[in-house]
Amino acid sequence: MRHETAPIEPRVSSQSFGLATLVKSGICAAVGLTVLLQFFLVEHFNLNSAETQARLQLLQLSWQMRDSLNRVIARTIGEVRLMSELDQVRQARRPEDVRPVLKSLQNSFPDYAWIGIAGPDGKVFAATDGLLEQVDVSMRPWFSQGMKGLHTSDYHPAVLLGNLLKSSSPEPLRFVDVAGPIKDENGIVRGVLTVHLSWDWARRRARNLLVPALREYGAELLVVRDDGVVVLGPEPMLEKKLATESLSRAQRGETGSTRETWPDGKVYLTGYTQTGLDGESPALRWSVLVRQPEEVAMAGPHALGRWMLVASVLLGIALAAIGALLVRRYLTGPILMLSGAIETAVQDGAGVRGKEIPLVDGFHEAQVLSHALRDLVQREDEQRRALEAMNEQLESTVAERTAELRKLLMHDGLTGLPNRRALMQALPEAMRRADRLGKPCAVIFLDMDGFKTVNDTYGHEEGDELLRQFGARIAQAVRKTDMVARLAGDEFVAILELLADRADAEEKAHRLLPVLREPYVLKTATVVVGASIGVAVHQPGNARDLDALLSRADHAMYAAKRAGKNRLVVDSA
Ligand SMILES: Nc1nc2c(ncn2[C@@H]2O[C@H](COP(=O)(O)OP(=O)(O)OP(=O)(O)O)[C@@H](O)[C@H]2O)c(=O)[nH]1
Repeated sequence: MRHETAPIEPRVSSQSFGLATLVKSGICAAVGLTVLLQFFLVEHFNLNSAETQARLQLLQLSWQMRDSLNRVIARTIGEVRLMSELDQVRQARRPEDVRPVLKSLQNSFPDYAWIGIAGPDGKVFAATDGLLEQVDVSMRPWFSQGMKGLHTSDYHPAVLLGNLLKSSSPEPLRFVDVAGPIKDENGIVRGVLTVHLSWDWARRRARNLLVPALREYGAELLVVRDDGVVVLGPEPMLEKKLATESLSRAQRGETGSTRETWPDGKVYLTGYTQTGLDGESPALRWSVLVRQPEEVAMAGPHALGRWMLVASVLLGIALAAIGALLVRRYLTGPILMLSGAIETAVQDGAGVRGKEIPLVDGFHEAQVLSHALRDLVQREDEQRRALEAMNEQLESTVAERTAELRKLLMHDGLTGLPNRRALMQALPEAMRRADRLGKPCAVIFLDMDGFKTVNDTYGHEEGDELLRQFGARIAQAVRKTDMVARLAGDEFVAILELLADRADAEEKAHRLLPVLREPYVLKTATVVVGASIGVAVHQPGNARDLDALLSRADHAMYAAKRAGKNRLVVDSA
């Protein structure tokens, strides 16, 4: 039996999330959160540490520059003090007595641009290379202050020496002067010894400190005079006033580093410190600032952060893709294969057989699911087969019962012979066969003679037995293919077929008379009865009138009765 199966209706919304999508989203979300967290942590610590590192480096540079400045000034002060106490200087009567000493000092430090001795009258007595000798310097601060004691003149342009000295660098001549009094043995001031220190040494030192790598990364070194004027630094700022927070701090004697916006509007990391704090007297107070644009100083860490972000995003995408592949391979793939196999089998309409459920090799749970599903479907398959077998059994039982019922309906219950209904079905077929084969058929109408007497004498049971034996004798006396039916009571009809002619019908009917006349052995008695027989013949080609044929046989039988019973009358039609 074939089960028609309705097509599977979609049971889930097309908008519902697939497992793979869910897992992909989960991985992306997890990776995204990790990336963000990592990004913020790295940015925070990386930038903080990088900034600290950069500021420390700038501060160290400012210290190095400060120490250099301090060292040179201290050395110059020391040498002025030493020279002014030399007998050769104190007791010199002629310039040439002292020039070699001055020259020797200049040779020890080439940045001593000019060394001179001025007399108490304010005129240069002796000087290196004889420059400015006899020139009145009484108005120069180094002279007036030097007469009083050790003095340092801060950064200033060359006034008298500008045209006399040749600078080895393209930068303008700038000096720092150190001067001290020359006293005789009585302590009376006999003149002033001065050293004009070329600013080139500071410029050179700054260049040496700012190695090319640092300059490339925008680091700049500034030395600012106590009045806020930049005496060393980038060209545009040179000899201009500066005002920054770092400068204010340095001028207050603080040292450290800061991040601040400079007058050019840019943000710089700045290391700051001040010279002249180490007790040397008279000290020059210079603020040393080393700055670096914040965007340059932090470019590396920012780039690292960006690369980490890009790398993390790429890693996230790769992880999500790998996750999706694994999910498809080991999770959704097997599940889709299972559901696809079931839907295909169901849509085929033949039901799902256990063998049609594939055993998937995905993750453990999917394998367990496929095994369980196969077992389930196999059991369902077996149950359906059992149900189909039961159905077939039931149908055959019903068919048997129906056949039996039809046989209730078509047979006489007492004799087992076909009944009137069966006769009325069989007779038209016999008439058609007669027409088709060209052989006449006949209806033999038999009515028992004297049956009532048997009934009345021996009872109905014996009457029934007589009816059974009477019917059986008629059936045995005709061909097996000829039909014998009981109409009602003691009336029987036989249909004789394939007759040669009317005479053949009469002859065959006639043979019944002696057969039926034989004694019948009942339970309690043996009786003899006869039969009145009426014969009607259907000739091939005649009208097939069923009722008329039966009626003619019936009339013939009655005619036989009237004629004295136990005889045969053939209808003449
Ligand atoms: N035992 C028995 N009797 C039946 C049955 N059907 C009808 N009869 C009886 O059969 C009898 C038929 O009556 P008739 O044919 O007139 O009686 P008969 O003695 O044969 O009369 P004739 O045909 O003139 O010879 C009646 O007494 C019915 O009661 C049956 O199935 N069993």
